Amino acid sequence: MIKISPSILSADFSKLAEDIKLVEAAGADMLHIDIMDGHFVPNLTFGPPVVAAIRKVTTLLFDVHLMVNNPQDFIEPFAKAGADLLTIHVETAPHLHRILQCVRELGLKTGVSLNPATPLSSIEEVLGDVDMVLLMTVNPGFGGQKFIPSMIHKIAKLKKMIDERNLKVDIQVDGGINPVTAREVVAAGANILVAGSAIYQADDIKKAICEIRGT
Ligand SMILES: O=C(CO)[C@H](O)[C@H](O)COP(=O)(O)O
Ligand SMILES: [Fe+2]
Repeated sequence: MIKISPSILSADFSKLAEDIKLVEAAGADMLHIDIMDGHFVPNLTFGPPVVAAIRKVTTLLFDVHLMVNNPQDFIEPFAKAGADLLTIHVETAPHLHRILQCVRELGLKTGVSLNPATPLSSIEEVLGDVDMVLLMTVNPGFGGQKFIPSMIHKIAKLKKMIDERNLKVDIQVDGGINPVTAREVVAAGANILVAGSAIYQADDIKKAICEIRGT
């Protein structure tokens, strides 16, 4: 079962609530919320107050992608704001096991994310402690970038690592996903697809979600 997580990075921020309801009505499975701090990535987006505000307008699962330095300082604020799944970049967390434990203790689902250049070996020892691995298929920071084709091999390698260990870990991909790249990442083993521009720039949002999901 392929799940679609529309990224509100590509929504119209002047009518965020409306744009969230649009993807909910169009069959989105969850909502991808990109948190950027202007340090780990060269862009700024939302903080906990915005997440708390949009929590009131939808029942969609909040898939929070933390692209911040010192993520340990933001776990509790985002949990309180209504995050359901919190994804931490391995590059930002020297004490990755501790921070994942902290996320779980707060009752949230745990995700770990890797930049395109970060090897899969960096998460080998925590693979049994996460619900999801997010493989970045662009360099994080901006929507609307081109999918990096060499990530297909990385997805397949991760799928093999998970299956060999008999684990149940979701593989999420993020960046440059459209109906064409969606086919390739799903064939390689991804099962949760994030898409921002391909959904929010489409004339027919429902059709775009169905095409990306392959239904
Ligand atoms: O994490 C992200 C960027 O850092 C976004 O989730 C991602 O880029 C979505 O945008 P698009 O689908 O347009 O590539
Ligand atoms: Fe993201």
